[in-house]
Amino acid sequence: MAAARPALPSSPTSLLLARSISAPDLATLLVTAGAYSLVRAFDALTERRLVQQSLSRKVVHVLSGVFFMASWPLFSNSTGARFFAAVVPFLNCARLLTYGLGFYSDEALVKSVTREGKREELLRGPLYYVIVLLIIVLVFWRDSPIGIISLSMMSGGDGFADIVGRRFGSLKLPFNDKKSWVGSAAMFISGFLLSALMLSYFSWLGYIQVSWDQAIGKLVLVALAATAVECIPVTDVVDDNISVPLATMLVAFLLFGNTAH
Ligand SMILES: C/C(=C\COP(=O)(O)O)CCC[C@H](C)CCC[C@H](C)CCCC(C)C
Ligand SMILES: Nc1ccn([C@@H]2O[C@H](COP(=O)(O)OP(=O)(O)O)[C@@H](O)[C@H]2O)c(=O)n1
Repeated sequence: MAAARPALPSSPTSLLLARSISAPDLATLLVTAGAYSLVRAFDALTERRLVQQSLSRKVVHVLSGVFFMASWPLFSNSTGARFFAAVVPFLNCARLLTYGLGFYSDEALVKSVTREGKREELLRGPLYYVIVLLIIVLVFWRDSPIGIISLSMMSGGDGFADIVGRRFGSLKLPFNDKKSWVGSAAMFISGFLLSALMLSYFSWLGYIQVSWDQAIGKLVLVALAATAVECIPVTDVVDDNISVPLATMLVAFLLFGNTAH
């Protein structure tokens, strides 16, 4: 059952704007602008050396997924709303391909979302990330816990694993010297908490119903599975931005099905 879409503000300007473009177009425009602004903001912070480039990348990694998911209620209740939402990751896919392949240059984008400042990096982690966003919106959208949990694990879990592990992860994993116990713990805790938070958010808005007496235990198992996949040494073969959401989708599907009970 879908909740009533929050009404647009009733000021004359916003009513005029709302009349000139339909609500789904307005949401698409707003969220697309938000994505562009997020990258630009971290470019400015990196440029001014207020944020390290490696931290900038990870914060953009966390915030873009979380803010994108949080924006989903802005889109209408129409059956086609997910396609309007999908325009945002689609445009960012095109952007990453355009600049990653060198057709045009965008130093701001490269500096805020790559490790070493090379445009080719846009075609790996960032591109996989945005493709996964596109798939989650089209396949699962806001009325399935699977997409919500998968996006939470990829953006929040994997993001904080890096942020915390890079800074405090001196004690490495015995089977993967590139990853640490602290980083994996951060992955589990942040992925679990963000998933629970976002499930509450969409449940509160009426898009899903959650039976917390069962959901908490299932969420622990999903977070454990995602953490296990993130820490095994397959990053050279499969990027975390592919392996973590795929593993989460599988386990969440097995445990939750398509409802959050
Ligand atoms: C830096 C990113 C991924 C790299 O991950 P990793 O390899 O370090 O693990 C994220 C790239 C984000 C992309 C440039 C912009 C995506 C925007 C998103 C589709 C919509 C966000 C909207 C919201 C309102 C800010
Ligand atoms: N479980 C983890 C994950 C990352 N990390 C730290 O974060 C750094 C980057 O992690 P990563 O290779 O997963 O980064 P991305 O591939 O997600 O960009 C690692 O080199 C570690 O220093 C960690 O200590 N423990």
